[in-house]
Amino acid sequence: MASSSLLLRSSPFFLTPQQPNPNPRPFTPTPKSLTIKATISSDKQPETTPAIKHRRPADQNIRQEAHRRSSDNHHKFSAKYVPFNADPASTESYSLDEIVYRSRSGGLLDVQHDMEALKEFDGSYWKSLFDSRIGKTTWPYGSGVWSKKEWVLPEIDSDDIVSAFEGNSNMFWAERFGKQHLGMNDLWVKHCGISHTGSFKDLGMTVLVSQVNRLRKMNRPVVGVGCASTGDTSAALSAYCASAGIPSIVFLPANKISMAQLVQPIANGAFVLSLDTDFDGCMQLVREVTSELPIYLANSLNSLRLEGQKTAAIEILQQFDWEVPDWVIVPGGNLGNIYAFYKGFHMCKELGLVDRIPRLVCAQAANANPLYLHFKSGWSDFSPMKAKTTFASAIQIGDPVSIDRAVYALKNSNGIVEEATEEELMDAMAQADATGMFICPHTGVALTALVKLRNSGVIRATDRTVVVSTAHGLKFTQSKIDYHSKAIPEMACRLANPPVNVKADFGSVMDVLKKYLLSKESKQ
Ligand SMILES: C[S@@+](CC[C@H](N)C(=O)[O-])C[C@H]1O[C@@H](n2cnc3c(N)ncnc32)[C@H](O)[C@@H]1O
Ligand SMILES: C[S@@+](CC[C@H](N)C(=O)[O-])C[C@H]1O[C@@H](n2cnc3c(N)ncnc32)[C@H](O)[C@@H]1O
Ligand SMILES: Cc1ncc(COP(=O)(O)O)c(C=O)c1O
Repeated sequence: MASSSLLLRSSPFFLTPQQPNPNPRPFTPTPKSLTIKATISSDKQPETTPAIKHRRPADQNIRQEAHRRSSDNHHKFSAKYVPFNADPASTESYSLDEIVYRSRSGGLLDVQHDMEALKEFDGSYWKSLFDSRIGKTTWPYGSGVWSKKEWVLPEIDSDDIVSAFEGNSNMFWAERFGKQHLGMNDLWVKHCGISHTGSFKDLGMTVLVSQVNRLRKMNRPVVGVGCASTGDTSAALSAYCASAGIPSIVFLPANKISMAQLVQPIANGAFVLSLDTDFDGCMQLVREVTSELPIYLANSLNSLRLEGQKTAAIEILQQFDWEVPDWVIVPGGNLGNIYAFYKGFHMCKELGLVDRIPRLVCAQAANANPLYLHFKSGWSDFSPMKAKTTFASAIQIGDPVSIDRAVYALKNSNGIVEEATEEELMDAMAQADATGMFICPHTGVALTALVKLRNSGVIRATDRTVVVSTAHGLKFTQSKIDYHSKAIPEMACRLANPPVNVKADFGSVMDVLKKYLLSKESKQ
């Protein structure tokens, strides 16, 4: 890191437990013009906190401690709901404390931050602030989402936050996959699925459930929280709700999600409805139900979720020391996440942390590809479809709620949409796994998009490229078992690596091992 602002060390945004706030007055940000900056040389780190052991009083927990110490509730950052991509003349807006999912005209909403207030600090201020919080233990800033609290939910009290230390996920250098299969040296996989419930959904759910927690404390009519899900959303919702003691209700398409996904809401005590329909059918039902009952809607139609998900984009930049990758490839289903990535990158550009944004690629399963067909038609006509079965079951969606958001994100990032057949995505997953990953089929879809764009020369060998992995491979073991047992009809499963059944005696074991070693030697 080249330099860092000393302003940071006295920032009331971030006080370590070892540094009690010397000045607990309400905080007023120092305008850019008034900040006195000093730089420190790269070999000198900011002073580390003294080795004095601080303990909070025995009758306090870490929330109460954060609450007592916080001064960030008095700043002037704020956010509100506005119609998505609204006419600049529109004055329609709603407080985040209102329960509203659609604009007056029935369109999508977006969370709009007071950008002028945020712009009172320059890009290097924000970079240093976010960098200073990575992995810290001070509630709630250790979370990758809440380390960007001012850009996410600036007005929520730290005491209301429901967090499981989400975010800060690994950016895996896909060295062998990149070099051997694509001739690339700068390929990375952002493992968003290495998280509390095993998918990127945790990033958005911590924000939504925290806001619900706040609403319930304000005695707003929220008896429970509900969602339709292809598996991962219900897992995240039920875990965050359970940890806050909030009832959750999940609408799942029967027999269309993996066992590992289904068991999560069951174990977390959600009220689980297994419905004889697909995701789109569940989505329709949950929308009707939440308009009649005091159940808060947790699907990504609700733009609060995207505020948390956008932090993965900020994290990607942070993990490259604020250098911008050339490409970011995201698997898409209901299409909230592709917009969340766009929003995170765009905000970093607008607030001066970086000077450009990456080109975005949205990758769809060919069996559930309404966005791909829309893109291929030159964005002319969009038709929802009946999605067919895909191993990438979490993106088996034919009528994506966030279609307008996705089109906006792709048009404004010079983006591309690609698709993957079942065989392509399963082969890509197996090939990646054989280079040390253990990815989910959705990441197989994203890798297929990369392979196709690399083969056509659109993505160059030297381009820095990030593939977003959206869920943990352990949630999708059945698809891997089927592939490696060659049990998938009409699929060659050419990279299958089944276990060898061998008699438990020395001679038989030696025979198979010699054969194996010879086959390896001949490949060297
Ligand atoms: C044990 S507390 C730190 C000690 C605390 N300052 C105290 O007063 O005792 C820190 C741990 O809480 C957990 N944690 C969960 N969510 C967190 C968040 N949003 N921010 C910080 N820590 C979080 C993390 O595992 C983290 O390592
Ligand atoms: C993307 S690299 C930083 C870019 C790097 N300075 C470069 O050469 O462009 C940093 C990320 O790599 C990942 N990483 C994986 N293994 C790592 C390791 N052993 N040491 C450091 N970073 C590692 C982490 O997720 C980390 O956030
Ligand atoms: C593992 C996984 N990947 C990708 C997606 C797609 O995200 P989005 O629906 O926001 O496009 C989902 C959820 O739908 C998911 O669970």
